[in-house]
Amino acid sequence: MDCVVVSDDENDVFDDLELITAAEHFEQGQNYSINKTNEDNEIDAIDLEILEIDEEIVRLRQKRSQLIEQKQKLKDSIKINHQSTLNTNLIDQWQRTDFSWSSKVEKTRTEIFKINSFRQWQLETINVTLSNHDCILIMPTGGGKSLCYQLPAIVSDGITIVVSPLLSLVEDQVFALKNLNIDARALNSATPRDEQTDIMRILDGKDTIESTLKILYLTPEKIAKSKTIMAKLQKLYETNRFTRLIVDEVHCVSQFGHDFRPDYKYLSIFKRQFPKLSILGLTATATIKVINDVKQILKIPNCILFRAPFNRKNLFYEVLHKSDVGKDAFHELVNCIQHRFDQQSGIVYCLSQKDAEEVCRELQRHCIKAGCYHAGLSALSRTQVHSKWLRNQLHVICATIAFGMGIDKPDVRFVIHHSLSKSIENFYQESGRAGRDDKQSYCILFFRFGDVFRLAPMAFSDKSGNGLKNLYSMISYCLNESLCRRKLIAKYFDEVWQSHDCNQMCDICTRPSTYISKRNCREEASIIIDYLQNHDKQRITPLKLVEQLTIKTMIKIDIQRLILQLIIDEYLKEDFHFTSYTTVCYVIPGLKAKYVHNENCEIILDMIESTKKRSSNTNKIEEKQIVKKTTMISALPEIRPKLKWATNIDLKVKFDLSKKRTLEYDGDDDLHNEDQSENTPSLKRRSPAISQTDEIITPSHPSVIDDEELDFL
Ligand SMILES: Nc1ncnc2c1ncn2[C@@H]1O[C@H](COP(=O)(O)OP(=O)(O)OP(=O)(O)O)[C@@H](O)[C@H]1O
Repeated sequence: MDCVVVSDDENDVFDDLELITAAEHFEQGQNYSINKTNEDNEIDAIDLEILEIDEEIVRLRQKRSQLIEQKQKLKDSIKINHQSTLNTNLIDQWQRTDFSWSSKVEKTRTEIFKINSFRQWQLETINVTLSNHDCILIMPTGGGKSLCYQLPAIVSDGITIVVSPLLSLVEDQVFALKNLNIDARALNSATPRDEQTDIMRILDGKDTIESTLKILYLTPEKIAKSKTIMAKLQKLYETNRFTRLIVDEVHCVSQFGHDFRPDYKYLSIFKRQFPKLSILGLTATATIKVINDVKQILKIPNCILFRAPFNRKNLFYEVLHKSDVGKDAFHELVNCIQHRFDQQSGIVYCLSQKDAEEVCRELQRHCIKAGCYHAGLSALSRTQVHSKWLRNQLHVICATIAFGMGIDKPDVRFVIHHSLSKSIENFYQESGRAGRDDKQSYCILFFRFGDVFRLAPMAFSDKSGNGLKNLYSMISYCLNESLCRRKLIAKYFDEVWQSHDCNQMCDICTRPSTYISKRNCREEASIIIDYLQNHDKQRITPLKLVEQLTIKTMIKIDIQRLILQLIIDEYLKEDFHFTSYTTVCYVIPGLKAKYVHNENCEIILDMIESTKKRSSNTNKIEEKQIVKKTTMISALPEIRPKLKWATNIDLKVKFDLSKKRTLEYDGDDDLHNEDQSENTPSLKRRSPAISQTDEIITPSHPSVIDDEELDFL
């Protein structure tokens, strides 16, 4: 028996009846025409108006939530500014050089650390710390946070305890401090037993010889899970030898942080147990919300907050087009290194171990002294490559992100991302390894459409649930051609940004503005969506979509960019399919696909002048020329600003005001290379030098990744 659902609405009932009648006639092979009266026409018009109102309501709702979000951000930045004002007042107080310890601080800086002057907030933090006040320092990666606790540790009596989550980083720190003749040690699951016994005796104060131990690194897990350690720290405190507690990566304390680590919460016990102990928290990334939470958890409500600007002024940011053709992509990279960074020290980050090896071979083939570094290599090979690079016997390291935190070579002149990172946060951290000596250095990202869909399945499977959102932020950074790159990064970190802050240190700000013109691409967008809707029985990957589509008014590269932007703005959607071995990424119409047919919907693209004229008859040769031109230009710094992408797109979707471009940090997975609890022997056995990687093994198909490879995430 057929079942017909009858609408509650009287008008709809008539519509339903009419449709049923029409359908019956149709089944009988008869033509049935619905005779429309004036009233019917009026109803149609009203329906249309209702539809438009519905759309307007959706738009206004989106606008409302966007404004709320914007308002919150402004409130946060007011708070940050307020803090900065407070800090300004504090500067005079903490910048002084007439404290009882000041001459010792000066001497230690120059004689032991061989550093000529302090960077912003270093002296202030050191003075606050030595005054036994609680303090939180937010300073960008490579900013010099370590000095802020290492120097006070040396000039103070007793032992400074540093809680740090990364074994490999701790190892590097201990190694570096020992080279400076400072007694620093680490107590974690990788510490040999006799060393552990030694440390315990020192903490107990039982050593007959006076201990020289100044800095002891512990992992949060060690503190949270070992009662013995807490007992020893109690003893240390009672005998007035517990100088202070340093909490590295302090944002991990907060569950609003991107790297919330439950064991960090245990640190809340310190102020209760050891009320006179001062705490110094260090982080490169933390919003005001996270900081407030941290203050509350660590019970340091009156701590002094110093926030150094995230902006690394000596780093030049740029995005270059990467060819779809493998050998051309290598050629562009080789060209870039040979012409711009000949004999200079740098890192090339690659998406997979295989990519890193291929890139390395290619550079070597062109007589560039390159070495390869990834987690698939033995610890010995990695150490050899690293130390050759440190001694400048190798110029370039081709690496996966296994070559991560703790890389502290001052003269890294360039960091090239041969594929996009999985988030802005990762990109910022990785590129931040350039220019630690404050000299001008370059952070270049080679971007291409295909790489997005190699990363997307992994982002989709990301445990945090924010993987795709983070990836889209990264794509927005790459697609952007009109907003200052540093401004985008600033937005990500909720930083207040002044237009002159960039100081012509990104590709966008060095390019003439006349280069860009605007165009409404709604029609092209609707062609893409119509094409997909007609393809609904047959799944299509984004790469195939670009291959099959012909849009007379656009060249291939523009179509690629448009597709990416439509995905970010939810006009299109990625559709992931799991098979036993792979995750395949298809593309389908998204939530907002229907709006592209509304003539009020505007999808404004920035077009680079040179490509604006090339409209209908774009052919492959022409595109190839553009790619070649890109390569050449990328090799010449003085004309480099003129072009990287054939088309310059800054989508301003007037109709859709809810662009999901909020840049959000999803955390650095390297942090999870931690000292696991006592109950994880398999991890314990792992060499601390080996990072748990976030690497990808190159898939056989660009948008297909084996499930087993996901184990590496
Ligand atoms: N005042 C200074 N002048 C010159 N170099 C400095 C100064 N302070 C620190 N450095 C150097 O800057 C480099 C980065 O310092 P450090 O490793 O402490 O950075 P960080 O803020 O801890 O970065 P990350 O978050 O990446 O660990 C080191 O080589 C350090 O010796």
